[in-house]
Amino acid sequence: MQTTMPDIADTAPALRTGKLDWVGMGEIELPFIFESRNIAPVNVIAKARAFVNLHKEDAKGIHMSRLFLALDTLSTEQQVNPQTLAQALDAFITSHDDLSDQAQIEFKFELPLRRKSLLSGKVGWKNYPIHLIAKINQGVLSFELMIDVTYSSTCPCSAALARQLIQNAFSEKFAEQNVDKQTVLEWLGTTDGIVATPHSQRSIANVKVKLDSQIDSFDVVGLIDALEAELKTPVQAAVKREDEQEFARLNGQNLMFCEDAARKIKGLLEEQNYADYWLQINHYESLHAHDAVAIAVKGIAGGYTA
Ligand SMILES: Nc1nc2c(ncn2[C@@H]2O[C@H](COP(=O)(O)OP(=O)(O)OP(=O)(O)O)[C@@H](O)[C@H]2O)c(=O)[nH]1
Repeated sequence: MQTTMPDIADTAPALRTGKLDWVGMGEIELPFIFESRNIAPVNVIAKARAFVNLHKEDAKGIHMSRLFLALDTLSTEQQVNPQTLAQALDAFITSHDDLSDQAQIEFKFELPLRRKSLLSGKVGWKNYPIHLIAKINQGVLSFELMIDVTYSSTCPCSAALARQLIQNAFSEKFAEQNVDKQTVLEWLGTTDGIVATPHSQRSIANVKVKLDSQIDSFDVVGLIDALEAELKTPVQAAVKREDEQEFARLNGQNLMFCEDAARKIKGLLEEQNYADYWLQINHYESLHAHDAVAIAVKGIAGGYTA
């Protein structure tokens, strides 16, 4: 005998009535194929969050399974790009006809990219943490992209102090007026010659940009390339000695405080005309046990706040 299952989402009274901003699911494990400009579609495993608003005050709840299954379609039958995300958001809304008029999907995943060494021509994998958010609000789409770029920052203050120690050591070692070039050259190649080195630290730029809602494709690699080119000292994948030496030169020629890195990235994002942006620079200090942090936003009305 077939029995009808109770469906309390439709029949039970809400314990208490009222609108809710977002209702849905978090920490959904979701493999999918991600599409972005200038790379082949790539398999990633994301942690997803899926939400709709609940604007019907007396409804018991939303239909979680409908969101979950729409995400499953995205994962198994489609590739993730702006169009398919828009379709999934549309499915969220149409399956919650009288309950919701806003929806959002968030994905956090690591994007593995082949990155070239500085000089030797070797190539290796580097993973970039990506956070992608797609929203629809009464028919209006919006996309946000967050990327973390890891780089090395050498302290300009420490570099100046180290240079002074090197000058002092030179002055002490070569008191006479005329010094022999070969002797100085050899001395410079010793730890007595370069008596001090500045400290550098592994640093991370967290960058969030608001994308144009009309975009036909994501361009994650374009943004990563631009950020790394601006910072000039991104951490490397494959490294031979010639690459390491070039990295040392790049560090020496691009000394930066967290303020310098923040202003560089701010300038880049201004040039690239993003509708809005937020950035946080984190220098994980080797001089201190605490971090140096700088934050900046575009500063538009109703936009991101610092
Ligand atoms: N709304 C809601 N559902 C929850 C929650 N926690 C678990 N669920 C379960 O999510 C499941 C899916 O709900 P629905 O999408 O309404 O499932 P369904 O009634 O089989 O699907 P439809 O026939 O499409 O409505 C139900 O079994 C709920 O019990 C919660 O906090 N809120």
